[in-house]
Amino acid sequence: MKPRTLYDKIWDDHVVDEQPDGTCLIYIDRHLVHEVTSPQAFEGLRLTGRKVRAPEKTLCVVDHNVPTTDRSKPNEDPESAAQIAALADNAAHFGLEYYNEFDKRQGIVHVIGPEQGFTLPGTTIVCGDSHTATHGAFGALAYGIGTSEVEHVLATQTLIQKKSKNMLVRVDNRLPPGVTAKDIILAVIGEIGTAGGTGYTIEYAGEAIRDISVEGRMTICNMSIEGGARAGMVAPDEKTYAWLKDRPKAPKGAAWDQALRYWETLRSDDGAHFDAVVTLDAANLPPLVTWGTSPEQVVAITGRVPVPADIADERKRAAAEAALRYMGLSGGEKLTDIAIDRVFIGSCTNSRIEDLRAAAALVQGKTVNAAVKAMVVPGSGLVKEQAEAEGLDKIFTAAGFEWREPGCSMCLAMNPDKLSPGERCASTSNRNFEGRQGYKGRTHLVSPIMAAAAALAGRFVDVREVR
Ligand SMILES: CC(C)[C@H](C(=O)O)[C@@H](O)C(=O)O
Ligand code: SF4
Repeated sequence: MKPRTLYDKIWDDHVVDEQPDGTCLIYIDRHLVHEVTSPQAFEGLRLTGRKVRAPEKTLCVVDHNVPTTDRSKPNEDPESAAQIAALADNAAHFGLEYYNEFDKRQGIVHVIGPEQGFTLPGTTIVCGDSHTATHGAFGALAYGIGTSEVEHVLATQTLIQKKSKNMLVRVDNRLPPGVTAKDIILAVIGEIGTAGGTGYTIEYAGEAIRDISVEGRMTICNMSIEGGARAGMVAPDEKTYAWLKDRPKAPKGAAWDQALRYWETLRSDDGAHFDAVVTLDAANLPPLVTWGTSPEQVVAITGRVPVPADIADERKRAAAEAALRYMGLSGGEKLTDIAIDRVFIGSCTNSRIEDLRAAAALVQGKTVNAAVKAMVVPGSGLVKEQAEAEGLDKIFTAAGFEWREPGCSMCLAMNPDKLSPGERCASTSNRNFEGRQGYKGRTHLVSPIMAAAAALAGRFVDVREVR
């Protein structure tokens, strides 16, 4: 048999039908549902009198709209309250498992899927959410889909797809201290650009990927979509299995052993064909910060904001000029001279326990700069509980951070957590588009330890120099 990539293998195992033009029907093993992209899908089922085909393969949670403050108080935004109520009603009507805003298992959809062991190697996973790529960190094929596709999956447990091309991102050597998985993916996007992955499924491999934690792999896969890719994935290994073992929905006993035998086949064969290969040297990577309004507009913390006149490519120069205007920067300033107003540690990119541990270790015994308002938003109720058991909440609050309830929060301005116009934020999230964190808000994407270090200093600092 021809050598195949990890993606080829999972794809082949899920094709139900293939048309002569390459359009396929693929089987979907897992469907995650949140409040924003599901209302019309459920409405469609109701209007045509259809049921959910496989309720046990569907898991619902609220995350985008929920306030991250005391939830026993009424939700003041009628639109988000209505969406939350609609999901509760739809889950009950269609007989689906649902984690509401009071459930300890509630959290960001891409945090809770793995946490519950709902996300498993070799599965196809979809969600009406672009960052579904996160789940690829377990060697799953995970796609973000649109609302009409959500309806299709609910009704049929299948999805219409064309196979994409294979891209290998090989990250050689190991990360130095102070440099994280977030810096790897920012570097990849800086290199290939936001359209570089268009038409591809990316497999991340190499020594650095093997060496980092499962959480770090999730951070990397999460942002594949910001590099334009359809999905991102990492071959499962001992770390993956140890991470998933005994999770509530992971297979148990003999079923686990059987699953493991299959999972161990999930790696790209020697000689498998990749249509594109990108390599990166982790050992030489510095901490990175985005300076503009696209995740590809990224620079080393030791560097300066680019001067548009120095950019040869006309399109990139125009984009830089517009971005600098929006960001209130003139170009040429040192990154470490940029003062910040807000810090957000959270989102499906960086709100897992490891992220919070790393940030807490850095802020322990120190104080948030008086000019900065900083918050930590755990990715799920279980992450929050774990962090509190370890005393991380106390470390953050003693330093002056706010400690919140789980949800998407200030990753996107769909709930009360927003930047005010002109505010500048060091954020561990994944998107820095205009208005993403609030009207006229200014977002700089960084790793959790870089965000924590910025909170203390009131400006960006090189976390490698923080003692
Ligand atoms: C609301 C949802 C559709 C959206 C997405 O798909 O990505 C959100 O999660 C985001 O990050 O912008
Ligand atoms: S945390 Fe942000 S990126 Fe992730 S699903 Fe929520 S809004 Fe989207």
